[in-house]
Amino acid sequence: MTSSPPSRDAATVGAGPTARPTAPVLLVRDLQAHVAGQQVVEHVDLQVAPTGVTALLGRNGVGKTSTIKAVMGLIGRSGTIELDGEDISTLPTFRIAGRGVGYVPEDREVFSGLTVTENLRLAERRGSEHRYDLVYELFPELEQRGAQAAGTLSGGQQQMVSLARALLNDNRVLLIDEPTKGLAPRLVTEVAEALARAAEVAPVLLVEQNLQVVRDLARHVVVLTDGRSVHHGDASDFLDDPVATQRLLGVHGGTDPAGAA
Ligand SMILES: Nc1ncnc2c1ncn2[C@@H]1O[C@H](COP(=O)(O)OP(=O)(O)OP(=O)(O)O)[C@@H](O)[C@H]1O
Repeated sequence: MTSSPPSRDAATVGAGPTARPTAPVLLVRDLQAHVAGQQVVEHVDLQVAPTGVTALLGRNGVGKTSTIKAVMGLIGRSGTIELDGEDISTLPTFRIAGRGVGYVPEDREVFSGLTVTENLRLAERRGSEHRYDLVYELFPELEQRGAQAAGTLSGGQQQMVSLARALLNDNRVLLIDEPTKGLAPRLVTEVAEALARAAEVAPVLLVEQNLQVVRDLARHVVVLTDGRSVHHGDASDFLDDPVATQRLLGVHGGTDPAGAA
């Protein structure tokens, strides 16, 4: 099992026009965070690969949401947080969002009394290109339901609004917290497809309990226990290791029929 994150030394793999960037878009070192006077993140190291999906896994209550909130500056934190090499560890949330970190919170947090269109308008960031074409191509239903109050949408549709708000702006990385939580299996499939498309637009750090979704989408995993990152590595290798998934998540990786950790 890999216990330390890969080095960020190499900037590219290969040479010439086909070279792929490998330097992480987001680098977190020794992150600590507090909520209500309690330390909820003890020591988290993680890197978000410059393309695709990196999954942040762990049992309930180990600090996944707190880690994402700490990166966004929504809770008190210390440690190193770099976005494309720039230190953002002391910036306030609005500046972090302005640097291109898109956040899709766990409970969707749509403005229920506003229409779908108004929800999207409110998400427009000044100085960013607004990619309505992309959003409506990914989620045609949101264009059709533009005049509908967001609070009257289904859970899956509200998740689409939440994802669409992050995709609307020209973000450098997306932090997406449990997007399939509480959704029926058909909607889980729809949201997973949307996530796959989203990851083509910007790299994603994904908190996800459904290990089949992780298996389908993620290339890398970071696993937390008790506020600490304890495993970094290839997603398939981890999910194919029943001893590691049992020990760190309490389930057999991705083959659990319920798919839940
Ligand atoms: N506002 C808060 N006040 C007090 N404790 C909190 C608060 N928010 C989180 N915690 C505690 O911090 C710890 C980490 O919570 P967090 O939500 O980050 O975990 P998680 O891994 O995302 O869990 P889950 O998978 O259940 O969403 C938990 O013990 C939780 O009870």
